[in-house]
Amino acid sequence: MQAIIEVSGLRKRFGRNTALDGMSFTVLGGQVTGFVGPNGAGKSTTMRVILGLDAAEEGSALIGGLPYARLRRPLTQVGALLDAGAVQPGRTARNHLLWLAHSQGLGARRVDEVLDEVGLSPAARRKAGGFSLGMRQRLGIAAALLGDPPVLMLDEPVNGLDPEGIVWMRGLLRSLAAQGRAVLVSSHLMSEVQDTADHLVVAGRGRVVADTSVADLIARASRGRVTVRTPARPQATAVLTHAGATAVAGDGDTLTVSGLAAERIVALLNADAVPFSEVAAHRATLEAAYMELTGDAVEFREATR
Ligand SMILES: Nc1ncnc2c1ncn2[C@@H]1O[C@H](COP(=O)(O)OP(=O)(O)OP(=O)(O)O)[C@@H](O)[C@H]1O
Repeated sequence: MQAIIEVSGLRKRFGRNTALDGMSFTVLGGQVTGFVGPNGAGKSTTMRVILGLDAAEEGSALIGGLPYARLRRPLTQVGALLDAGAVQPGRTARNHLLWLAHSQGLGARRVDEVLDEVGLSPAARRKAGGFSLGMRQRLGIAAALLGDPPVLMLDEPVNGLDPEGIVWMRGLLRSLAAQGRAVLVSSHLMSEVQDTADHLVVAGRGRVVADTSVADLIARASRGRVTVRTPARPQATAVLTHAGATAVAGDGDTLTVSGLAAERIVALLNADAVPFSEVAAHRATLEAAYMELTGDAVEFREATR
């Protein structure tokens, strides 16, 4: 099966609340795709629709070209971690996985392999009810990996993990993508996915507000803004606006200039002998770029409360 998720024009309402409003994106194999957006953006609902747990009113969600309901032995096609709490507390980790494995014609050897892969072998015979959230996350990942699927979907997988667990999770996701799998990872925090994801799908208000590489998102947010530090702000402003730029006074002796490249600004200031100590192309942080993209969606939610 091809490692790909295709989501197209999903719409879904819960009562008067629009959860999905034309959600569309594609998740390709061989990379980690971060699915980010503020709380309520529709990430979990999208994942539930992809897995056939919720029905959309419009649109389609395909895994390897087929809707979930038409997948044969689904565990071998897609692995998912949605709610790490969803285990029978009285069952041991190993029995939980054995039960899942048997339902899909998989053997005990595979269960022991995945327990090892997620570092749970020492706790394999302990009851899952006594597990920490981090251990439950690992058990959830083990379940997702059981059928060795080409597509993986993980909802907030680092939730509850300690720093060591987070590093482990990042490494695991990267290695799964390196094996050619399509890996979709959601988070409401950009900081949780920015070091792991190759590609970003940014959601807000039930739709995609950006579908981009990490590098392009930073470039887009910082486009055309240059910080100029000068003891002669009025003079610099006059020269630069005359050349067609917009200059806004910032902190101290800085100007934020848009509409001209840094090299051109230097040339213009030099030509008119305007003193300056620094001309720096603005480089937005990924967090700032994310806030800029999703700010509307957050405000919208606050306003409707
Ligand atoms: N079962 C439900 N019943 C009613 N409303 C729901 C239900 N599930 C989701 N919603 C609503 O749909 C919208 C999208 O929610 P969803 O959980 O998909 O967002 P999310 O991006 O995953 O957010 P979070 O990061 O908080 O999980 C929200 O407004 C939410 O309140």
